[in-house]
Amino acid sequence: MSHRFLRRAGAQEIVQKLTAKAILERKLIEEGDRILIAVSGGKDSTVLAWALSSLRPLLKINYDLAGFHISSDFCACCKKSILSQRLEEWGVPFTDLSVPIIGRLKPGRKMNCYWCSTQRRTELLRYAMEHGFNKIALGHHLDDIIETFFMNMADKGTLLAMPMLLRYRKYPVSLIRPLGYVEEQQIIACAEEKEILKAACTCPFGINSKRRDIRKRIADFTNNSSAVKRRIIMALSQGSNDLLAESAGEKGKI
Ligand SMILES: Nc1ncnc2c1ncn2[C@@H]1O[C@H](COP(=O)(O)OP(=O)(O)OP(=O)(O)O)[C@@H](O)[C@H]1O
Repeated sequence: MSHRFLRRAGAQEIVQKLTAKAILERKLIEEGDRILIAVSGGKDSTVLAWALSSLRPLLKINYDLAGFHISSDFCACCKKSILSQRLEEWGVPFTDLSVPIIGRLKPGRKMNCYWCSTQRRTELLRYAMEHGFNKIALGHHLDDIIETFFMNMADKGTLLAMPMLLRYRKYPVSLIRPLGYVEEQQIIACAEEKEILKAACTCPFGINSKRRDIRKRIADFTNNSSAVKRRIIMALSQGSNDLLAESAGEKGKI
């Protein structure tokens, strides 16, 4: 896709084009797929639901969509009814499940992002398998992928990013990240245009301090340049060791 096009297009068109590019280039969606979209109520997964729904008539692939939200005992998402209404408008049926995430902690353990994401992953997989979905779509975007890559390198000494397609060996379900080519600022612009931002919900625990720190370092390193970030993504996916391709090694969060 030419950079000149991206400069001229509106935010919604940019999100659609980059999502379609990811879907086609990375074969994220195939004929007959039943896709469960994990919708947190935040801007990323809400934009994802809109993008997958609006691309349906354009991609010439038949696929089913449904939205799935997990309400927790620390955030019962006050904006849930707006979220469900939005999704229904886009032809995406919505289901909400209450999970006692803090309530499941063993005595003496403190709440943390890893625990929450593991509980979500378990519930998403269980629901998908029980209801015949073969794909789970997550709202991670290009900046999330770059941050995760640098965090894995700095904290764990591994070269691992977030794959855009992950087939589970043990389960008949794959994870897909169709916003993997879209920058967060492009998602925010699209959410503003679609008036999604007003209804978006954010985690009351905020982002963890390590992620905040790495985000700042990446902003300094790239000078927040889209071109530099796109080149990093290109570098991550080049050669025989394509870090955006399927990797059974992913233990990261959902
Ligand atoms: N409560 C939830 N219910 C369903 N899916 C969720 C929930 N929380 C997170 N997810 C899924 O996991 C992805 C990553 O979660 P994370 O908490 O990092 O969200 P985020 O970067 O703030 O994105 P968003 O703006 O969509 O919340 C989300 O984009 C969404 O697909």
